[in-house]
Amino acid sequence: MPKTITPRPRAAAGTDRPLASLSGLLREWLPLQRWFAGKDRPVTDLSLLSMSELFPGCLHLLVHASHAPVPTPGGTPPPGDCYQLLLGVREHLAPRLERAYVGRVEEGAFAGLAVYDALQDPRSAHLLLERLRQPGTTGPLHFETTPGVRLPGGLPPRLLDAEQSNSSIVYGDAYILKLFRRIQPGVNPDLEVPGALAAQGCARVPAPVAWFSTTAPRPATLGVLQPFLPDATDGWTLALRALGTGDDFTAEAGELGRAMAEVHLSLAEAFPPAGPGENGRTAEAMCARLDAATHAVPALRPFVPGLRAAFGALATCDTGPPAQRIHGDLHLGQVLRAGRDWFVIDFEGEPSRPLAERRAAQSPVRDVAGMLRSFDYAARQRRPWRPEWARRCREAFCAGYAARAGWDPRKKHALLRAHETDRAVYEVLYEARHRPDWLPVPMAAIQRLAVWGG
Ligand SMILES: Nc1ncnc2c1ncn2[C@@H]1O[C@H](COP(=O)(O)OP(=O)(O)O)[C@@H](O)[C@H]1O
Ligand SMILES: O=P(O)(O)O[C@H]1O[C@H](CO)[C@@H](O[C@H]2O[C@H](CO)[C@@H](O)[C@H](O)[C@H]2O)[C@H](O)[C@H]1O
Repeated sequence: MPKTITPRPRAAAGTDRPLASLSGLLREWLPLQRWFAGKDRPVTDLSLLSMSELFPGCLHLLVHASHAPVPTPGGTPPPGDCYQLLLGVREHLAPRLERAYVGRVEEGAFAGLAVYDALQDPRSAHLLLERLRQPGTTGPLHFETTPGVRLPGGLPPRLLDAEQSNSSIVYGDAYILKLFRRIQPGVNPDLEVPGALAAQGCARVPAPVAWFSTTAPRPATLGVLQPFLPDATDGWTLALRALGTGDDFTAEAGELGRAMAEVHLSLAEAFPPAGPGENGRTAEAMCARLDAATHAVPALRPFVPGLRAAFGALATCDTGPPAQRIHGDLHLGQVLRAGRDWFVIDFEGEPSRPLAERRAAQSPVRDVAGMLRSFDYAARQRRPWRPEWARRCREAFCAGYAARAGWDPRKKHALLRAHETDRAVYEVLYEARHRPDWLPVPMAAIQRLAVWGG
């Protein structure tokens, strides 16, 4: 059983306000973080799963945020999530760390100390790299480097302030460390997959050079260091730039299709496919996800019959490329262009899915669908929106993909449509939870996909 940090709060002397405990402070701070996954449900409890002193004044914590169970069709969602935190604790906080401030603890082991997000402190970020440079163990934490890699010291850290599901620190434009925030037991695919692809000689994916993991309460990957591509721009930025200037993006989209097919071929070599995809079971899973999403976002309700028809058509088609390991959450923000080359990052899969599901073999069409949805997202960022732009990018991407993969996604109409539909349903849920202003983007696709032939 996890140990709860908060002793029952007592009132501060002379006031009705309870004394601030560490868990009380974190309960307020956690839901405000971009990477917090449970924004749509209040946190009912916060318990400590593990805590170790990474270096003096810096604590490594795994905490479990519980939510009240919400019954949904197809099961009750997990009652909470585990998060990784790096907290600085000190008596006085320097003004430069004001933005990182979590609060001052008034009771328990840390009473009287100011607590802050240590990742925003360059000194802690520096010490973290130092720790990664020396393989070994600190309490339940294990630090490892790829054999033969010698990491330089003294690289200046810079915390990325991108809208992310995790937190990343760039060191001297040479390396990037991704700290996973929401932790699930097991090896994280963002370590497993790039490592396996590197072993295949696939140069499209930056290979891990160091990583760290925990054994408590259960084994899990916590962070991965990989080479940083300093002159790279992500596909989303490039696409919006092209849309803004009226530039054509089909050459880039075609090259991206070729690059993605190469990555899929390497993935199939690294993780040999288990057998033909089972479209019937995939369709069932899609229907179950639609039911859960409709429960959470009732605006989907009028479109359910049309969306189900798209999944039904998948259940009856018997052809398709074999299921294999895929990227799992492919979109324009997950591809980087450096010079004329496309690179692919972030193999974690869709963050809200269980790890076992994300590591399972799936149809490569799912990744193709993810990227096609992304062209649609980009085209809808400007008014008037540019369906023609998205259509040309789709064509070019699929043609590039077909040229390398040996099969053409455009000829798998029912498969592609079902995966695009499933992806749009995921996006509706994602936007409702994280960016309600963006909800009309996937909802427009839902409206189109719910009409057969649309
Ligand atoms: N190897 C890399 N080289 C350059 N930039 C990178 C690299 N890896 C990630 N980035 C940048 O960091 C951002 C976040 O990385 P990502 O792995 O997608 O994190 P998250 O899972 O938190 O979304 C990317 O959008 C990209 O701009
Ligand atoms: O944080 P991740 O990159 O792992 O992915 C999550 O966040 C993405 C948004 O940042 C989200 O992508 C959706 O929005 C994109 C534009 O911001 C668009 O290009 C994608 O097509 C669209 O799915 C992604 O779904 C989510 O998993």
